Amino acid sequence: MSGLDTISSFFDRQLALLQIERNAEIEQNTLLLSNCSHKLLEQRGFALLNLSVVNMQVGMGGRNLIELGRPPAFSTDSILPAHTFRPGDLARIEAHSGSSKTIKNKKTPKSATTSASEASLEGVVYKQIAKLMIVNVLLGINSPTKPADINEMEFYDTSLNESQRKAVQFVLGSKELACIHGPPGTGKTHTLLEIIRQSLFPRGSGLPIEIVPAKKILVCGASNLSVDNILERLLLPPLAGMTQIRCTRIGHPARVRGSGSSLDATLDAQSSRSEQAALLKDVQTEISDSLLLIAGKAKTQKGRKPRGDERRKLWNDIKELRKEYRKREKGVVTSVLSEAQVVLATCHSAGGRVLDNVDFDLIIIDEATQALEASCWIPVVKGKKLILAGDPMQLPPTVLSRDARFKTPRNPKEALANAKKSSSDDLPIDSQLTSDSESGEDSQDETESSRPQAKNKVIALSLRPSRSLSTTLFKRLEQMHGPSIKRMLEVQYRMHEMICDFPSKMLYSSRLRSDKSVATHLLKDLENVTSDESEKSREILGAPIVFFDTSGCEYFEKSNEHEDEGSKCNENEAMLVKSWVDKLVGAGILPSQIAVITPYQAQVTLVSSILSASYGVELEVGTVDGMQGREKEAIIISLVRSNDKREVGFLKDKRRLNVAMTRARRHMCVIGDSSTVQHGGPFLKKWMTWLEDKADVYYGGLEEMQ
Ligand SMILES: Nc1ncnc2c1ncn2[C@@H]1O[C@H](COP(=O)(O)OP(=O)(O)OP(=O)(O)O)[C@@H](O)[C@H]1O
Repeated sequence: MSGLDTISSFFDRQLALLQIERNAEIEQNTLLLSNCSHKLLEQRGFALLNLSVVNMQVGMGGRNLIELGRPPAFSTDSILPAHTFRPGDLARIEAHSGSSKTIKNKKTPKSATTSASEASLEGVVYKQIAKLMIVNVLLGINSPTKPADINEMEFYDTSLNESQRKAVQFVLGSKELACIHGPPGTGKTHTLLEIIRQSLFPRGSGLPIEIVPAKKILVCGASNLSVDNILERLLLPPLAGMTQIRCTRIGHPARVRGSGSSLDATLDAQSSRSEQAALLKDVQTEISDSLLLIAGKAKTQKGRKPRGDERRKLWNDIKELRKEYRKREKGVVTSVLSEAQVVLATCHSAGGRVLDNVDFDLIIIDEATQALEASCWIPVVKGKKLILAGDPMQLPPTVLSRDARFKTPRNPKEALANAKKSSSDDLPIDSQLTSDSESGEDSQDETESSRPQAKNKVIALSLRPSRSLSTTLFKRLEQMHGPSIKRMLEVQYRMHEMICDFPSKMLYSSRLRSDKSVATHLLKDLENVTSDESEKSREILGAPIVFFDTSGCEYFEKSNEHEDEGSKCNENEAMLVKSWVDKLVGAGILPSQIAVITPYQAQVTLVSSILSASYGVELEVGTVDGMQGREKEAIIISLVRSNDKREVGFLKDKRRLNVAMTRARRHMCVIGDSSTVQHGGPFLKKWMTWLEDKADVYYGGLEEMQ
């Protein structure tokens, strides 16, 4: 055979084989469509039953665009079951006992461009509008769909621990909603990064058909800090098997923190580098030139300042140019955003005009337990699936309003009385900045019902108005749908195991474990600490927990009434703080490795004034609330409250205490009056007992410290 004959017979054989394959596929589908019941077709993902027309309009190229949905009249569940319909698939819509069903031709779901025939319509799947599904789940109209089981997954980040891997698999298999509960130092961001990678490029053999790669992800956070933390890590060189993810950061460049590459990823920077940016600049120059002419700072062709009609014409030109500018600017933004695989913004700035009409396959909200529910809804309505990450056992968003907790009035008279009461309440400032409750013991009753709901019940059964703005979406969803919607990360990479012990037992059902890289680390293991220290220094550097109990010392708190109404300070405790800081620094710890935290702003001011002369700004002093999300090698906690009335105020909030006691990596020193503090409820009482038992306990008398 000649060379040409060989090539020709190769292609003939390929064509023949393709034809055989096509016939086999047609045969298989015909058999499936003719032999199977509609129900079975739906179970196999080839049909969707009980649909009806939700909307009809003319789409691109004059084609009919029919939107199909599943109305409550036809089904208790408006969420479509798992199916294989994808945009671009051929599909047929058939009338079927009063409603329509969509069959794969093979294929079809919600919106299809169609060509009509009498008994049925055939067309092409245009897109799946799935946002409604999340909204229904968030409002309790539907329960979340049972997540697909994923067992075989290849992770890009091979360092993930077991609970992080399970969380990634759970999130990927979830259809509308999943929550990641990340206690302190458990690698939430680590986990979210893998979720982003796997959502864009799912990796693993035999992943379920429900796992459709996301094309566009919106990552939001309650603060710029959390968003930039994720951005910085997404911009690092990709892990093996991954390509660099294309990211765009929305928001004012002045608020973007981090390296040059973070700034380069802002929408502003990317827009200015785009090809169309030059055209935009031309229009901008024309506007500036015309404005100079009008202002008489440049000469017209006639060599004088424009007047009358000339001036009016210039203004009209500027108006037109501005219009043109806005149009081109929109074009630039649209083109930059169309390139992005991950868009990052705070929840609030996700509501900006630039993201109008941009749809996302996945919305991720980090620090969701620190965001108001209302601000979470801004990104939520832009996506088909929602991932919330946070820790409901830490502080919720700060709510300033005095009537932060709303009790449903039983009648108009009671409503009026409530309103009057809230306006006459004279709460101290610290307790006005309430994070939901004084006690923190009643976090279970934040919504008016916390019962997990039965499947597919209507809105009236599962959605309850929140009593307080500090009830977060994360918490409300957990209460409404039960713990099955979340996975907890169980290994922490921050604290010595002794420091982790109490919060783990009390707040995380003993499930929070310490990674071996941190479980036994102490101050003495720090590189900057030399080994030839005195015996006293060795004692300090070898202790993970120290407790100065000032009980009986009569170191009473003071109200700093002039500066900050109602805020408390404790001068003797402040002196004890200074003394312990001196000892730590004397033993070789750097001031930048230490932080002092306290619940009261007045104590922050006092301690800062005492320490700043010796240690400057390197040694941080702050409120507990301000330290959330941060860590230091050594933390000193000044509890402040010491009084005869045994009042502990908002120290009671166990979420605030949790934040305080989980900031230290190697050393936590607590200074407080156990005889007052232990009366602040069961949590504080148990903490005091635990400290007595586990810490190196010192009598808090100042003379002992010399
Ligand atoms: N699987 C892991 N293996 C090793 N180290 C890890 C792992 N996961 C997280 N870490 C480490 O734990 C620390 C906290 O991780 P990350 O910043 O992702 O946590 P986070 O939960 O977002 O933090 P925070 O508790 O402050 O909210 C980091 O130093 C990170 O390198």
